[in-house]
Amino acid sequence: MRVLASAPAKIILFGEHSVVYGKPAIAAAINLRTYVRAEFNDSKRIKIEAHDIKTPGLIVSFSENEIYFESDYGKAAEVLSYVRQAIELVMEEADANGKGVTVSITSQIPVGAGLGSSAAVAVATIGAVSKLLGLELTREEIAKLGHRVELLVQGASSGVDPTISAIGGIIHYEKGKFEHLPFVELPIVVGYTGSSGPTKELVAMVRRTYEEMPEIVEPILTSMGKVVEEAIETLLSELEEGMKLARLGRLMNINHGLLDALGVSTKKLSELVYAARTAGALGAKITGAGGGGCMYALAPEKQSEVATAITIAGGTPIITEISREGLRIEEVLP
Ligand SMILES: Nc1ncnc2c1ncn2[C@@H]1O[C@H](COP(=O)(O)OP(=O)(O)OP(=O)(O)O)[C@@H](O)[C@H]1O
Ligand SMILES: C[C@@](O)(CCO)CC(=O)[O-]
Ligand SMILES: [Mg+2]
Repeated sequence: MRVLASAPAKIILFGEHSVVYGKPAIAAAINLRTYVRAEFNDSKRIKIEAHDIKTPGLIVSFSENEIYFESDYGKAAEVLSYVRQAIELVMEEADANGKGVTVSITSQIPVGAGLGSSAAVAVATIGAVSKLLGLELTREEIAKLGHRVELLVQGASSGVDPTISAIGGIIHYEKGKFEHLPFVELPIVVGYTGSSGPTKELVAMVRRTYEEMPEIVEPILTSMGKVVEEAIETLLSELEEGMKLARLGRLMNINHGLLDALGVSTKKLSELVYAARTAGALGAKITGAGGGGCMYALAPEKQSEVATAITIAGGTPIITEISREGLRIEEVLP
């Protein structure tokens, strides 16, 4: 039997980092996907083929007649830890430890770029392997297992990323619970800096700042929570479309300033954010953990101008759409 599953990337429209401290966030699935194929193999081992990921620590040396490969196995194993934990949790749930399973991954999502590649790979893996093992899990249950994977690997996670990747659409997420917000085709442009920021390290860095200066950081997180509440009200309001987007744009700019205050922006991210605003975006902010990775802009009727401005500022624009669909079982073959 062979199962192919896929799960989408996401953008955090509002509320990254503050969501880890129990504040609300708004997240949307987007049309970039990670595909995971799972099948039984004849060994008693788990085999992972990750086709789109660089394996760190590989050293190649050669003489005239021979090539030598050495690897820092610790680093290589670490990069596969989301997939490994996802498989192990499902094998445990299905009481299937000891079975041979091969998992093969291909992905359209840039890695460590704030677009939820870790959650998408975990959710698609859980989806594919659970189906292979005959476990009937709901999307909510898969989201919860994805959250456990992130907690095991990162040490801290709000769970918003695995939830949006499993569920799809646009959600309001808060303290482990979610509700769908009305689906809207938001005119967004994502700008990729080309560098990555590991979520685990950025969340830990914010935690250290919080512990060092709680009286300063607490009000920043509270303000972020208020910005998100206001954005939820705006999305649910009867405001005319243009006014709605203008208000969301202003709230994005405030959210970006607060994220910058927490120390998760970089020079390149800020350059892309200001380039987008100058080219006519109503708002622009970091999306995801920051420290590199991506920003996004809200740019009705200005998507191509903003994309060009991002390119000129040295970034890579990604014009994408919000995706209604979360985890998808693409194919089940006998
Ligand atoms: N295609 C893939 N195959 C295997 N592992 C992957 C893949 N994509 C992502 N990962 C895992 O996810 C890690 C990156 O996750 P990280 O949380 O740091 O960034 P992100 O999820 O892309 O961004 P963010 O969490 O800010 O949205 C990689 O180092 C790797 O361990
Ligand atoms: C930075 C963070 O808030 C969002 C990453 O997309 C981490 C999390 O919520 O787990
Ligand atoms: Mg992640």
